[in-house]
Amino acid sequence: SPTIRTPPLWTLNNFDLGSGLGKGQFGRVYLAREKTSGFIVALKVLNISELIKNNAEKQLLREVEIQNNLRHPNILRLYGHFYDKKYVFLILEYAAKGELFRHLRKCTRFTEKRASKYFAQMAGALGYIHKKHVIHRDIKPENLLLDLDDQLKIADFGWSVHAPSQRRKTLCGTKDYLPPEMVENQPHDEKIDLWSLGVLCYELLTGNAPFEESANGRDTTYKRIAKADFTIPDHVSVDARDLISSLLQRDPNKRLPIKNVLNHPWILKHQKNSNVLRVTNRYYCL
Ligand SMILES: COCCOc1ccc2cc1OCC(=O)N(C)CCCNCc1c[nH]c3ncnc(c13)N2
Repeated sequence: SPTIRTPPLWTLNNFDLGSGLGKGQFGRVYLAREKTSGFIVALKVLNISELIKNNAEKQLLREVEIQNNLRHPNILRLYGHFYDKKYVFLILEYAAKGELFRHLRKCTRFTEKRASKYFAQMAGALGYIHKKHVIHRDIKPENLLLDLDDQLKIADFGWSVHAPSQRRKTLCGTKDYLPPEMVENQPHDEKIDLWSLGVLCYELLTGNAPFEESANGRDTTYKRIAKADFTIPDHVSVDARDLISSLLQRDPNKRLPIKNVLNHPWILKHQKNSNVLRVTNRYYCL
């Protein structure tokens, strides 16, 4: 009979807890070491009463089910999970350079070469999950992490669903990345991730989101999103401008399909000389 590998039943006693890595909507993330192997992981600790209060337990179960089946170099691995009376624990791959967001804020904006590298890794991961009919629905810099080799890792699949979906996403956190069809609560499919990819590209190159929640409040942001009303600063190259505009299309069917994103001139021109052995991943701000 085949030896069925039964996964170990993890408990908190299997881990030495390290420093906190940040606080999310339902819990904190800690650095942790598995005692017998010495393997370093990130442990996300979610408060069960918080999850229930926010009616988020189903969403978490979907997240675990989805992320359990994803294997991609730019998707943060979920190795396992366990729970006790009060908490659910997610055993995750550790991304040593933390949130992409912090590096972006430190540099104000990335060079086109650096931005296109992260963007291409993001597009590769999206192409992979779309083939599995999974849509992410929550792409934003704070959910994107960097590992020691400066590889991008998508962290939070909290909002991912199987396409197509009508589920109303309770508007928590930034609205900047919402596409028109979600602002107008229309049915949506994986093309919403293409819009968010356009917003991400804009933000990596300029340091701001194209429909930034301006001082005069949320509804102007929605109006500007609904009209796809944005301007691209002059310092952005023609190729990057073309790519952003082909993703920030009101009509989801007009957005550049993910396979064309990956062979867009802006991606290819920066990739060709990156095949040379990359000696260091150290980056300096502009
Ligand atoms: C339902 O939950 C699904 C899984 O969501 C996450 C898994 C792992 C995460 C973050 C996740 O969600 C977002 C979140 O909690 N924050 C924005 C606060 C903490 C930021 N992490 C910082 C961090 C630094 N090095 C890391 N290596 C691995 N994972 C990390 C981090 N964070």
